[in-house]
Amino acid sequence: MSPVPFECVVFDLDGTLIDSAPDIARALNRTLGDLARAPLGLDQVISMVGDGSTALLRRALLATGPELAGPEFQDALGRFLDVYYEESENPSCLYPGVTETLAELSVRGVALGLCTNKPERITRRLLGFLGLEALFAAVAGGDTLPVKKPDGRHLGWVIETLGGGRAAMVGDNANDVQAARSAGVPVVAVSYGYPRMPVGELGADVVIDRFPDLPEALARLPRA
Ligand SMILES: O=C(O)COP(=O)(O)O
Ligand SMILES: [Mg+2]
Repeated sequence: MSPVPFECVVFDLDGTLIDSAPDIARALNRTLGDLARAPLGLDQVISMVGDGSTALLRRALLATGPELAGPEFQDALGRFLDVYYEESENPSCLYPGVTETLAELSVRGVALGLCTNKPERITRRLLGFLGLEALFAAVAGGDTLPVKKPDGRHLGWVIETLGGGRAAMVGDNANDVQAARSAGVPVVAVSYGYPRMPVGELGADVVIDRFPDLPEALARLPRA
């Protein structure tokens, strides 16, 4: 592996490290079923992922019937989060090469962080099941702070918790790129995730098609 010119690297989770859409779809469809609504297809769910659980459920409800508001929505959200937590017991697959590449970066002394819009409780449970928890020295979910991606302070908090220094972001959608730009750090985009727009239009510094290409991509990034 070529030298990694960053002290810390921060990762998005869904669509970057794990192909979580099938689990998310299962949880969402169980919730929709409880509300006597029709299930959504996987592609539809993928087009709704990326802005956190509240936005996800709102989009799913809008696509399947009348909007819910106030306590009705809060009740549905509470139920969705419980089901989502349960469904995270059998997590979907890590993308190929993720564990090995993260371990290699860690062995090389790079501090690793996670900045996801998924709720923190579910994120930590998933990391535990996937055996990745020990690799991440800082984890921020979508409900850890009062702000979340695309707000750069979400990413900034993770970088600060990792101890600062030269940092890079790795993600799959516009929120990741925007958070990185706001935080003033360079960004690698993966092309296999849930970008919701052509990956070339995300505005990332480098795009990779395979996670194991990350170390080489980091070496090509501009230094912040
Ligand atoms: O839960 C979401 O909406 C997406 O999560 P991500 O930030 O890990 O892609
Ligand atoms: Mg993502």
